[in-house]
Amino acid sequence: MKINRIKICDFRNIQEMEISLCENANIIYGENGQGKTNFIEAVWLFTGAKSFRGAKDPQMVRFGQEKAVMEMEFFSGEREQTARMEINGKKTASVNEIPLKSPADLAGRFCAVVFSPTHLNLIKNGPQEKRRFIDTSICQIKSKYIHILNQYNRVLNQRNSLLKDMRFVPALYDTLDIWDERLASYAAVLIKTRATFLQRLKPFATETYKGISREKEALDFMYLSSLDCDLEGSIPEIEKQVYESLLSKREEDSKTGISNYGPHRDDIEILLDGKSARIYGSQGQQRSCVLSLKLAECQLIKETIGEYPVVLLDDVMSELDALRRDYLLNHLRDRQLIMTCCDKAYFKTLGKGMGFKIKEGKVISSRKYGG
Ligand SMILES: Nc1ncnc2c1ncn2[C@@H]1O[C@H](COP(=O)(O)OP(=O)(O)OP(=O)(O)O)[C@@H](O)[C@H]1O
Repeated sequence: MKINRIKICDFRNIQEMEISLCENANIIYGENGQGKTNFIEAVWLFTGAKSFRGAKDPQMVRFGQEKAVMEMEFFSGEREQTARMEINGKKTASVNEIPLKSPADLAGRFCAVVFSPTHLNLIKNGPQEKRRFIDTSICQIKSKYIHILNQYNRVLNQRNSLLKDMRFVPALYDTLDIWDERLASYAAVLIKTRATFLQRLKPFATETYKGISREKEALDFMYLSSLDCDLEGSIPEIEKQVYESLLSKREEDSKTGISNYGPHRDDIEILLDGKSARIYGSQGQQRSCVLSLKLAECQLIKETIGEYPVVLLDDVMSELDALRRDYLLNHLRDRQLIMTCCDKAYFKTLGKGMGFKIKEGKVISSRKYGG
């Protein structure tokens, strides 16, 4: 997967920018607050996922403007494709000039992996970040997943409203069953897909961790469901177990007025030599775990779609020590990389590429380096 050219208009502080990227390393550099992360965020939106900064659509339109428009030319396999996205209240997208039903349908057409300082704290930050990591990764390789996730969240919100209303209208209790059945059917798909994804990710991640840690400790991880279910089971089996588990926890949910169990509360346990990396791991070990997961994500996408995703590194270099920095860059040489940083110090380590200096949302200079 390679981006040729991208044009961005009225996206955050970027009024108008058009960049032709090279197929190796592209370094976007400049002082703080100039629009480097905004650029990465715009590229990321073409994966069909939401902003990796958790921004709502209207927040991404340039202040005082009505809409943001982005256009991208990219190669998927041998085929050149164009994608267009508009944020005008909400997002709309088209590929090769054919409108998509939903911008989420971009998932799987353009693939990227993003790595930002928030990811470095993935292990410390608790289950929500880990769920977001796994969900965005799966969306890249399973285009239907995002729709299941949206359906699950919709049913979950309805169930939560019902649980609240039940406190005032106890007769509503009888309708809970319908929502539990629906919730169980979506939850089973999410749980099974997430658990299977982690199993597929594991060999790549453990191998990478061995490389980074020079075989000092062994990485392992597993999906922790908040509901009682057998992750090895089939989706119908899990659905039945999830429904029964929801039933057994109904009283607690009714008392608290919220759904306390389900994929929205699940976690990923990350272990080093069998012990929790969150509780016992040093900062360096935790970061090595995250690097391993991110590099494994690239490998798994390659295994699934037959080519590497575009790698987006937002300001992570300054957060890593020399050992981990070198490891990361050495393992990203054969794919398109877009990386932001404040200075040009990394040009030397990256071999061949292009540098783009950004100021106030504009490219003020660009140059080739290396090669
Ligand atoms: N909707 C918006 N409209 C206009 N400007 C915006 C909008 N949203 C954010 N900005 C501006 O974008 C700038 C931040 O850009 P960005 O996060 O890309 O910085 P950066 O170059 O990555 O900086 P750093 O190196 O500090 O991370 C800020 O000046 C902010 O005010």
